Amino acid sequence: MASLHRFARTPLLPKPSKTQRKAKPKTLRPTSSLPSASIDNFWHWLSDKKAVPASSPPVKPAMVREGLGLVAQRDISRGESVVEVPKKLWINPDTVAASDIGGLCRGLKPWMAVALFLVREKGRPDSAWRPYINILPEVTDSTIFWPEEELLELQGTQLLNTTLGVKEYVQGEFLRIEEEIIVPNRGLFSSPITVDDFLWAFGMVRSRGFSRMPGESLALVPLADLVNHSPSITAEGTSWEIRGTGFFSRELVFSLQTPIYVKAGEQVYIQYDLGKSNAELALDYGFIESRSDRGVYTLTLEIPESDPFYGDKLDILESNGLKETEYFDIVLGQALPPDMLPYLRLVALGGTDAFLLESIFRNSIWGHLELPISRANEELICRVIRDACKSALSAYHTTIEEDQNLRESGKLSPRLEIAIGVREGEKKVLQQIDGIFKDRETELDGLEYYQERRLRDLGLACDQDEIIFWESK
Ligand SMILES: C[S@@+](CC[C@H](N)C(=O)[O-])C[C@H]1O[C@@H](n2cnc3c(N)ncnc32)[C@H](O)[C@@H]1O
Repeated sequence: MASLHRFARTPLLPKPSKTQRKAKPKTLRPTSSLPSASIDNFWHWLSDKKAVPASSPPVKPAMVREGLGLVAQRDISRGESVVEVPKKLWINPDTVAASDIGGLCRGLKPWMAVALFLVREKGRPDSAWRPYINILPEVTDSTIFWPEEELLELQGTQLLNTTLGVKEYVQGEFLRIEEEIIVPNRGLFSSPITVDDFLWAFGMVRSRGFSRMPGESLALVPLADLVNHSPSITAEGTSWEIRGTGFFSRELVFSLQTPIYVKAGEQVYIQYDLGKSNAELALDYGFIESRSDRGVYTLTLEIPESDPFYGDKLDILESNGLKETEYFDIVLGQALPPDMLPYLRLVALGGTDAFLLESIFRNSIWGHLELPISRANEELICRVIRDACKSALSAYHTTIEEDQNLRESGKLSPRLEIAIGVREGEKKVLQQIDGIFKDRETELDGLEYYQERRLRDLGLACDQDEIIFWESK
C-alpha cells in the first residue's frame, strides 16, 4: 500500500551503453580553475554584442567561492537591475529552431533540444557561442556527475533512486537522439557526441537554465546565469523579469535584479527556489542548505489494482481531485500533508467498513475519511506506515548519530557533505513519520470512530459514550 520510493530500485548504476564504453576518460575542469583569459574573452564578447554597458557596469564576472559569480562594481540598491541580456544572446528552443539542426529537433522536448544544441556547439571549433561555452564548468557537484564510489554514500536514499532514474532517462533520450538525429546527419555534427557529453549539457541546462518564463519554456541566459544562490535570501518570487526595450519595446531583454542591497566588491546572490528540497537542490545544482525544512521525504501511496474495491476507491479519489498514485512530500518539522491520512484510510478501507464505499456515501465519504473510521482501519495504517519507515531506515548504511559525528569530525568534501546532509535529513523525516504513527497507536483506544460519531450525531450516545436505547414500555 505504501511505497516510500518514487523510483523503482535499480542496480546502483545503469549498464554503460556502447557510446559510454567507447568514451575516453577525460580530465574535468571545475570552474575554480578557469583561466582569467576566458573570463576576459567572455566579457569582450558580451561588450561586442552590446549586452553590457560600455562604462560603469553594476557587476562583472569573477571567481568566487561558488565558481564564477557576479561581483558588484559599486554599491547597488535592492531591486536594481544588475544584468540586462538581449534575447539574441539567449539559448532557447527558438535559437535551436533557427539553427542548422532546428528542423531535426522539432519533436524534442525543450530541455533536450537546448542540451543537444549546447553540446553540438561545444564540439564546433568555429562556434559563435565559444566565449560562453568556454566559461561553463565541465562538472558540478550535482549528483548526476558523481561516480559510483561517491554514489555509494547515498545508499538507501530517495536521492540515489532519483539520480539513477534521471541518468537513465537522459541516457534513453540520448540513445534516441543519437539514432534518429545524430547518426543519420553526421555531416551536421563536427565531432562525436557521447552519452557523457550529453549528460554534461543536460546538467548545464538543469543547473543554469531559467524556466517558467512568461512566453518561454526555458532559456540559457549568458552572464545572468553566473548568479549564485544564497540561503539567507528568503524573499518569495523571482529576481528576474523579461522586459521590452528599444523602439516600441520590441526588443526583449532578460533583466536580473538584486533582491537585497549589495556593497561594492560583494557578490550579488539570489534565491534559486524556496520550494526545493535538499535532494532537489543536490540533484539540480550540487549543493544543499542547512535549513530543516529542506529535509523532505516523499511517501508514495497508491491503490493496488488487486484491491477488491479498486474501482470504487479510484472513483472516490478522482472525485476529490486525487489520483490512483499520489506523492506526499513530508517536510522535517512540519505536519503531515492534509490529504495524506484520508488517503491512507481509504487505501486501508475494507472488511466491515466497506459499506462506506457504497454510492450513497459518495458525496460525504472524504469528510468521513478525515476522521478515524474504525480501530481496525486506524491500526492498519499505523502498522503499515511504521513497517515502511523501519524498512526504509534499515536501507541506509549509517545512523543519524554516525552522520552527525562524521560532520563534526572535520573537513569533508562538498559531495560528502551533500550526501551526509541528505541522508541525515531523510532519516530524520522517517523518524518523524514513525513517531507520529507510534503516538497514534497508543491513542487508538481513546479515538472516536465513525460508528460512535454517527450515533452521537443522531443523539443516540450520551456524554459518557453510553449508547441510549429506547425502552419499550
Ligand atoms: C547558475 S550557476 C551559477 C554560476 C556558477 N557558479 C558558475 O561557475 O558558472 C549554478 C551553479 O553554481 C554553483 N552554485 C551556485 N550557488 C551555490 C551555492 N550557494 N553553493 C555552492 N555552489 C553554488 C553550483 O555549481 C550550481 O550548479
